[in-house]
Amino acid sequence: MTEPLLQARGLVHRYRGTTALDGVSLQLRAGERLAVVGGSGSGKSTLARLLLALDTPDAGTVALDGRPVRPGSPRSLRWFRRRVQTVPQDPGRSFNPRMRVGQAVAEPLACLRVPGDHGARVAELLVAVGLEPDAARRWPHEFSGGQRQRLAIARALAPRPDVLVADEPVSALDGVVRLQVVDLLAQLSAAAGLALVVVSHDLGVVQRLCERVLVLDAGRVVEQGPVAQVFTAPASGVTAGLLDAVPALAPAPA
Ligand SMILES: Nc1ncnc2c1ncn2[C@@H]1O[C@H](COP(=O)(O)OP(=O)(O)OP(=O)(O)O)[C@@H](O)[C@H]1O
Repeated sequence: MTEPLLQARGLVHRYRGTTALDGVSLQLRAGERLAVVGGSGSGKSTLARLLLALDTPDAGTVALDGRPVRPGSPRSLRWFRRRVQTVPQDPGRSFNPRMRVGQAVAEPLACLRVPGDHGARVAELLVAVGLEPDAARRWPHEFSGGQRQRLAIARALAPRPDVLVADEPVSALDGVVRLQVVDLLAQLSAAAGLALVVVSHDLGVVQRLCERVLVLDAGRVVEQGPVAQVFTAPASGVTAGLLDAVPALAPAPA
């Protein structure tokens, strides 16, 4: 077995009176695609924020390649941000309207002081996400929601991360565009050996994109395993309830 790339151990997180996470552990291997599902308020977003080192747990640790992530200045987290990136939920709000697309996509390269030709890297990224290289000269408002999410993915990939953690990355997109962006994430992950942690309430997205799923309920992991297995024979009533809400995915009655 290879060592886990990203590992969480015993994560606890409280917001004043509420315990949002209550001892969550997970392991992610290089190139693996893990979904996090659960009902509203089960702790999915809190877990994503801790995995991204955007919040500090009250107990437990997050480690990348065995190195613990400690809260600290942006500078002290630079090593982590280069390797663990995120894609926002709402592509409409994630770009500065006064910044040209090329500069926006290159932003992490500048912030994280990644050496090299940033212009060339941006052109390469734009092509990789299915846009024209000359998109770099345009403004965010000139793009559709789906195209803006492609731009957000390009920006996240700029520093060549090993992991993307995305909280509902396609929930703001509709129908065909949603599936196109899901397929783009799957293709980029396979091509670059990029690991994904995807929070999604859409079990169709989970089924299409991820190989393993972790189910949260009231801040605890109630089940985890291969998507095909968990979705056809859920071990937890919580998972069965989530599946029942999506008739097309529900396991056949015995
Ligand atoms: N900033 C906050 N202040 C206080 N309580 C919070 C805060 N953020 C989340 N919580 C609470 O923590 C718990 C977990 O919230 P979280 O957003 O992680 O769940 P979630 O599974 O992502 O929910 P949803 O699917 O509705 O987005 C909930 O009870 C929520 O009300």
